[in-house]
Amino acid sequence: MQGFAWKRGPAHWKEVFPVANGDRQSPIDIKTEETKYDPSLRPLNPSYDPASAKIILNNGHSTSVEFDDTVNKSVLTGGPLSGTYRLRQIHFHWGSNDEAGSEHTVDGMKYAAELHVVHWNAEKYSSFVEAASQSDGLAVMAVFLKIGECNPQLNKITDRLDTIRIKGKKALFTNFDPSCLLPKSLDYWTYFGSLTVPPLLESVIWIVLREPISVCSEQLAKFRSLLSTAEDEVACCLLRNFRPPQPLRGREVRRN
Ligand SMILES: C[C@H](CNC(=O)c1ccc(S(N)(=O)=O)cc1)Cn1ccc2ccccc21
Ligand SMILES: [Zn+2]
Repeated sequence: MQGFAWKRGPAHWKEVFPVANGDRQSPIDIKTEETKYDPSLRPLNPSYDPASAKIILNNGHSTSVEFDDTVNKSVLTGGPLSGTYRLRQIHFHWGSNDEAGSEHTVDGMKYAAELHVVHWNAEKYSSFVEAASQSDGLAVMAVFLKIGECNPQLNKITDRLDTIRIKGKKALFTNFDPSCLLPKSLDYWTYFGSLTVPPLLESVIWIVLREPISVCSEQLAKFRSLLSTAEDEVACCLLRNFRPPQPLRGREVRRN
């Protein structure tokens, strides 16, 4: 898997994944003045069952909580979506300091980190991997993490990171409803984009929440203490894992 370390960073991904230069790549800078109000956009309707949560994992380029996506127990409907999208995993992106870390930016402003809540179109496709190669296959809800007060809900995740420091490590993690990490307002921007890490597939309907949640420096430091290396490798901290904004290529960003 292509990593973020300097020799295989985002600038080199196009050598292995030519779609990196495609016309619906993510993330993007959201120029708020150019977003278009769309009255047909409906309210977002996340409906998650805490029992769906299964494990917390360090996959070497982020930490994720994986959910049971064999049934329609935890789903996202509404917003720009037609049909039911099933929750697959959540994960985070962060930087080496508090001044940068988000993937999407707003009028050029970077947040300290970004949460991605990943769903796939279980109405039309039979698996995540199949959906990941379809233009309407995935729906990812992005939540900005703004430096400020420590976030007690986030502690449910950061308090477990010391048990999965090494790449490939996983631990049981259940009874967790990711709605606890969503802001009060579910107002959003939406646009057609891609995965932000290889294979950069152009299969994502992005739903970026306008209101950030808070995170404090101590919590971010715990993410940075994760290792991007496995047991038998020289330890290397996962200091940053955000892809910079990509060209809009004429795409429209709508808002509800
Ligand atoms: C995509 C899948 C692994 N990647 C992801 O699941 C994923 C999910 C969300 C994001 S983000 N940051 O955009 O929210 C990024 C990656 C495996 N997989 C499926 C097909 C496939 C083909 C080649 C290699 C791996 C492949
Ligand atoms: Zn992501």
